[in-house]
Amino acid sequence: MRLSRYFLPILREPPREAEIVSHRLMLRAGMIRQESAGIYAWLPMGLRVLNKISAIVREEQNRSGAIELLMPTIQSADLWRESGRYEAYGKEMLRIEDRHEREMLFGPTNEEMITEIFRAYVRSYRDLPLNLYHIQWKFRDEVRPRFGVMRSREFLMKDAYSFDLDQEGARHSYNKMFAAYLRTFNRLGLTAIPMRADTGPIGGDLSHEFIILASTGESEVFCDKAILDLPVPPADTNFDDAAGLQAIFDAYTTPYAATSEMHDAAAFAQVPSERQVSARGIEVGHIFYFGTKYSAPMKALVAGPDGQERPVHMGSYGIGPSRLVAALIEASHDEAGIVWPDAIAPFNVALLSLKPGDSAVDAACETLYRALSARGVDVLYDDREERPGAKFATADLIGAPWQVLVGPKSLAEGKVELKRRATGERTLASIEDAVAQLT
Ligand SMILES: Nc1ncnc2c1ncn2[C@@H]1O[C@H](COS(=O)(=O)NC(=O)[C@@H](N)CS)[C@@H](O)[C@H]1O
Repeated sequence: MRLSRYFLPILREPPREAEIVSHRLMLRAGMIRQESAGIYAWLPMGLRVLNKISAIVREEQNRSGAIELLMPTIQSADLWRESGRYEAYGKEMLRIEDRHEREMLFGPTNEEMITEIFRAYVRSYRDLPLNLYHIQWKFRDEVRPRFGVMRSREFLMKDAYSFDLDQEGARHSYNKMFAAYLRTFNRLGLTAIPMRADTGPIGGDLSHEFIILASTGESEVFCDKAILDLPVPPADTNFDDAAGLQAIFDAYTTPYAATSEMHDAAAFAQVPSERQVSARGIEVGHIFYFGTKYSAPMKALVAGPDGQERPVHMGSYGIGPSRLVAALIEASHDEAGIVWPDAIAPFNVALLSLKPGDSAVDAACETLYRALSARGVDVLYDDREERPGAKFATADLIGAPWQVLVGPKSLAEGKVELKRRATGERTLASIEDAVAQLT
């Protein structure tokens, strides 16, 4: 992408309204724009990151055997009356009336709707286990949306829902998602700690939040440092191996880890003091087992091997891709701006022409731009008529993992300069070597 033809509304001044660094940087780097309280437009560069995060979430859901579909954002109130949550959900629910005066709502979550879809088609235990998921916009009328997209009113969520014949099967489904979440956050360059959690309006009696440690996190967390050294389930994890997945769950839930709601100070005191971690964290995922809470009232029944009909055992599993954009910045930035992990960087390379109009520099930039793009590298080519200093500042702000600086002096020696954003390390290389190194 040539920056002179892109749409990247960088802000010169840090925005006053932003209280945390990710909100400040996302506004300054032209990633989002607030349209109303807690409701944002995702500008081109922010959307690139959001889509890359969603792609990794999708890959790991699919690897675990979950099947993607897409449910609507607008739901019927009658559906929520069946589960009894329509009144109970409270003021966070955005209630709408259509032109025929039908009561509708903007979905804050989809347990009722997925249960309705399931019961319409599935009657036999032979069709189980089943995990259906989507990545869809939600609306929760938060009384005090804040911190930009970290706690917004409209936000993107991956929500998966599992269906099993009994609690034992549901436990296996829960553990599949548990392992998939560990893999997902690891691939995003994050260390997410699973913590016993409260079940809240979703319900049920088994729930874990996945928290990443960040000083501006809203959650207060306490954990045994040992949890941070545990291995992440490998790409060839056998998701049909219930015992293997239970072992992963046990390994990650034996060391002490809890949010303040579930904190047991006496138990925490048993952790050797040098391993006690108390910090602030950001909840980036939350998984629940809630048995027949929705399938019983909504009559989502299957016939078991004995021919007896029974309500299915369910769980739901959420990840917040839009919150993750902000969480990643909280976890990875410096005083110059964002430092994107390679896996989800909006552009892998920022190519900076330090003297536009100089024929040798222009030619070298064109060669690099075409060669890298041809190899599938996402390049943002800063071809603007701007001083080098302004280009350095923009590249550092938007956080591409690599910068390639093309200037007349080094070019005269057949070299361009590579800078690794995260470390600041600089090396000189020929154009060919630079292309090889960045591919
Ligand atoms: N207001 C919000 N802004 C941004 N992300 C949010 C917001 N509320 C929740 N999330 C994200 O969505 C994830 C799941 O939300 S949740 O309420 O915990 N779980 C559910 O809604 C269940 N239906 C799981 S499918 C959270 O872990 C968080 O990452």
